This record gives sequence, structure tokens and C-alpha cells, in this order.
Amino acid sequence: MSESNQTPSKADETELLQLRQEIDQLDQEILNLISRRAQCALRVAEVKMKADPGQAVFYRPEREAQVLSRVMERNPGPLGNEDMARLFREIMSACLALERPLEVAYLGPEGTFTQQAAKKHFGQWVKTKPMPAIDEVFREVDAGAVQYGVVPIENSTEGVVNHTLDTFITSNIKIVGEVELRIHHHLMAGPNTNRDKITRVYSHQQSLAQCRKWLDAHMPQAERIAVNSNAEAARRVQGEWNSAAIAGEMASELYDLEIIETKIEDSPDNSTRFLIIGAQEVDTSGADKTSLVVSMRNEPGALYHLLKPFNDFGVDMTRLESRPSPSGNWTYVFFIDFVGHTRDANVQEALSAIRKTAVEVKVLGSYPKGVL
Ligand SMILES: O=C(O)C(=O)C[C@]1(C(=O)O)C=C[C@@H](O)C=C1
Repeated sequence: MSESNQTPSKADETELLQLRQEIDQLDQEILNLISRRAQCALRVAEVKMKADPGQAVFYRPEREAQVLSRVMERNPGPLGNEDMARLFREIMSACLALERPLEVAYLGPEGTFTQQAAKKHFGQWVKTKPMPAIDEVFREVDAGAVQYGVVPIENSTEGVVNHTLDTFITSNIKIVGEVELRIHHHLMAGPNTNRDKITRVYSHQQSLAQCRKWLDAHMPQAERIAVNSNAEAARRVQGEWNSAAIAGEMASELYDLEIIETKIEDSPDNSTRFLIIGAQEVDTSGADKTSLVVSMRNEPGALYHLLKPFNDFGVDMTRLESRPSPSGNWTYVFFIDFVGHTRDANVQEALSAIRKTAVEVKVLGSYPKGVL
């Protein structure tokens, strides 16, 4: 008989009993502390309402980022920093729902990675509302039907989501936050599907591309069919005995599919960055990013004049994308991300230098760098 199967000795049993008593006491303390924290949040809501009865803003991305960063910095262990931050993420999510329940629109349907990103960022207490297209997420926020939206912006293997960039050119919606999600693709099918009989694999075009090598090696015979989203792929294969879908875990749970093969993505650190959009301007958190859209005249040296102020004022640019301008005639708009907040002195100096040569500068928002 192995040691682990032996009945515990009297001494072990006594220790187990004592440890469980200690856990019970600690749980009571945690319970009381969480309740006190929730009372504070309710009081915060009252203060916010008193200060601005018509337009009180309950969700504070900068404050949430500070709370989570501090948890990670001060975590004494043995739980890992991220595990601990996730627990606090949920406590704050519940506190915010007590202050004011939040509704967030996302690129649907239900079960997409974007929904997963929304839950990761806001926690489980947020109500999520699926929208059929990226610009409809923007519209829903603009119309005030929901307070915030979540849209994909770039994938580490497939690059930027042009549709999201283009929508920012014409919209007045702000960026209030960002969240990154590790993307794991799984091959899934209905319970009656025999792996060897699969003749079709459905998924979003980007996901099919992200799993191309795996499909070439393991399912060369199967036809690859691109559909609107991974969740849509999962929904379709529910009733087809010879098809499989490539999607995330949430979709397999939602549509009762069995995962045949996990993590089939070609690149092991495949991740997607999502933006949180809303109507508010966000205060500094101490670790912020800013996004701009700039249109320049189509003339020699334009890009040099755009980039020089970043160097002159020590602003760290993290991303530069160009897109054709909607006004046509071969002009371009530039999307720029940099480290810092529009309230920082060096950022203000850089922005006023850029405004001297640009046709238009639109600040999409300053927001805390993703913590989780
Ligand atoms: O500090 C605030 O403004 C709060 O509303 C409290 C709290 C929290 O639970 O810590 C809740 C929601 C906000 O998004 C940020 C923080």
C-alpha cells in the first residue's frame, strides 16, 4: 500500500482538525473584511452621487489598475501574484456591481474570446451584451445603451484588426483601458463525432490561420471553412456529425462540445490585445498609455516631423500603424501608442509640437496599462 493511502495517525488527525479550525476563523475574518470593503464601496458611490448627481462615474479604471498592481507588488505568497490579483479582481467587480451594475457590449456572439476578455477585465459581475460587428459595439456605447465596450485591436501572430482602427477614425469614443488575453485554440466537436471521420473544420479566418501548421500536419484532408466568429463555428458543429470547430474553451462549454485536441495554435505565445472603450476621460494611474490618430499632409518629411517630437521630449512610442485616410486620394492616417498620460508635461510638449505640422490630431485616450 502506498503511503498516501494509509489512514492518518492520531497526531496527523489532531493537526488536521486544528488547521481546519484555523481556516474557519480566517474565513470569518475574510468575510468580515470583504463586507467592510463593500460598505466602503457603497459609501464611495454615495459620495460620487453627491458630487455629480446627474453624471457620476462609478467605474474608475485608473483606481482599479492601482489596486491590482499594489496587490501584485505586496503579495506575500504562497499564492502567485496573478492568482492573487484575480481574486481581488472579483472582489472589486462585486463591489462595483453594488455601487452600480455595469453593462458592457462586446464583439459576439456569446463564447467569443472578446467576451472572455471582457470578463477578465471587468470580472464576473459585469453583464455582457453580444453585438454582431465591431462598429455596432462602438454605436452601442455612443448611444449610451451600455457604459463600455470591448473590441479586439491586435493579435501577436496576425497583426492589427483594421476594422477597429478604421472605426476610431470617425468615432468620438474614447479608449479607457486595455486587456491582453492568451489565446488557446482547441479542436472541438459534438459527442457523436469520430475524429477520423471529420471532413470539415469551421473557425474564424484568423483562427484557421493561427492553426495552419497543425491542420496541415493532422487534418490535411479536412476542408477549412471560415465563418464570422469562433463561437459561430462552435454553434454550427453542434448538429453536424462529421465537422469540428476551432474555438476557445468558453465556446465548448456554451455549446456542449467535446474538446478533441487542446492548444493547437502554431505559436505557443499567441495572444490578443483588446481595448475597453467608453465615453469618459481617465485620470492618471501612474503607469499609463496614450493612443492617438494623426493625419499628416502628403509631403516629403511628413513622417519625420511626426516622429521627431517623440524623440525630442523623451516620449516612448510603442506602436505606429498607418491606414489609408477615409478621405481617399492616397493620404494616410497614423495610429500611435506611447507610454505616458496627456497630463504629463513631456507628453503635452510633444503633442503641441505635432499639432504644428499635422492636419489633425485626435487623442483616443490615456488609460492604464493592462495589469492582468
Ligand atoms: O475607488 C472607487 O472609486 C470605487 O468605486 C471603489 C472600487 C473598489 O472596489 O475598489 C470600485 C469600483 C471602481 O471601478 C474602482 C474601485
